[in-house]
Amino acid sequence: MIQFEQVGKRFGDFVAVDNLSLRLADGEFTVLIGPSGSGKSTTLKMINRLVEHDQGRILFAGQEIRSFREEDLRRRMGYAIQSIGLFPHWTVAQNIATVPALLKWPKARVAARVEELLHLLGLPPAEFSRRYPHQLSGGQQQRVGVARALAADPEVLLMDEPFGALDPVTRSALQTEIARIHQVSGKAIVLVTHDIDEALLLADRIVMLDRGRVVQDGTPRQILLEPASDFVTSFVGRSEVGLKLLALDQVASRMRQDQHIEGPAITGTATLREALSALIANRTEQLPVVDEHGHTIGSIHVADLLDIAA
Ligand SMILES: Nc1ncnc2c1ncn2[C@@H]1O[C@H](COP(=O)(O)OP(=O)(O)OP(=O)(O)O)[C@@H](O)[C@H]1O
Repeated sequence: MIQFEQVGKRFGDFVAVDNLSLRLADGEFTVLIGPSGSGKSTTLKMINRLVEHDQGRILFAGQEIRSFREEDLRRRMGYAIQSIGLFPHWTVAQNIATVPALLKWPKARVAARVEELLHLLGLPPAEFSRRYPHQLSGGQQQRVGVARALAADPEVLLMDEPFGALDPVTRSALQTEIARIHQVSGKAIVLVTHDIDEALLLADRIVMLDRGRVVQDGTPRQILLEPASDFVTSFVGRSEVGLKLLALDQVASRMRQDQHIEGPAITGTATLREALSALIANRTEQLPVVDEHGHTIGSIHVADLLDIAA
């Protein structure tokens, strides 16, 4: 879907991106991660030509991105950024409708799409569609930014720290939403963050950058279990690898289906890390596991968590 072939970008004498080769597959959730100044945003912006690369080739759907008209390219790629960039004198509905309106969709189709997206992002239309950006909280503004990026059903969603500067609760709710949107839409998403937990939670694939170069490109499990260098190990947080591995899997994947026990329960969709926490908090070695209706579906034991690195 998107392919970088030995791509480079300089700002004056400074090399921001150096000889980058990457292939991002259809439907894949890719997270670009690395310290400040490592070239993440520059890499992302080269995809929709907000920044022009000056070496190598970038292909989208098999064609060099320079062969597209910029506006055609950008309409096929949703773009959401931390600073949001909503139009202040437009209502929420008008903001979300920006690209559909440019594409001259019929009014009824635009209205239906805006309503659908407001529902999808947990903003009831009756309450929110006529508000202006200054009448929204930061988290609500970010949701509108994501809805706007999704509006014209783009083939790719590019997101630059879309959940930055949010409180942990709102951030976690938006992360869950974007994971769900990815699951139901099957769209390719490229997200920039410097938060390793966000990367591990969302990514099919993590591309870690340092000083404009890829230092590792792999699944969350590979990044945790087979770090390519000390840089990767320390970025991941050396002492927390076990807990981060536990956070990658759900309780249902490890539970004992045949055993039904009594006690405070945990849901099958909780992570194994949450299960460990619940086991400790309840001072027990095993917990019943329930489905979303509260029906017992099995049990999870401390021992089930120990072979997670296998
Ligand atoms: N327009 C520009 N002119 C000059 N230098 C730039 C420009 N844009 C980016 N840079 C430099 O290129 C390097 C990479 O920047 P980039 O924004 O891609 O980093 P980043 O990994 O996204 O960082 P952060 O996490 O801080 O946003 C930085 O050192 C930055 O100062």
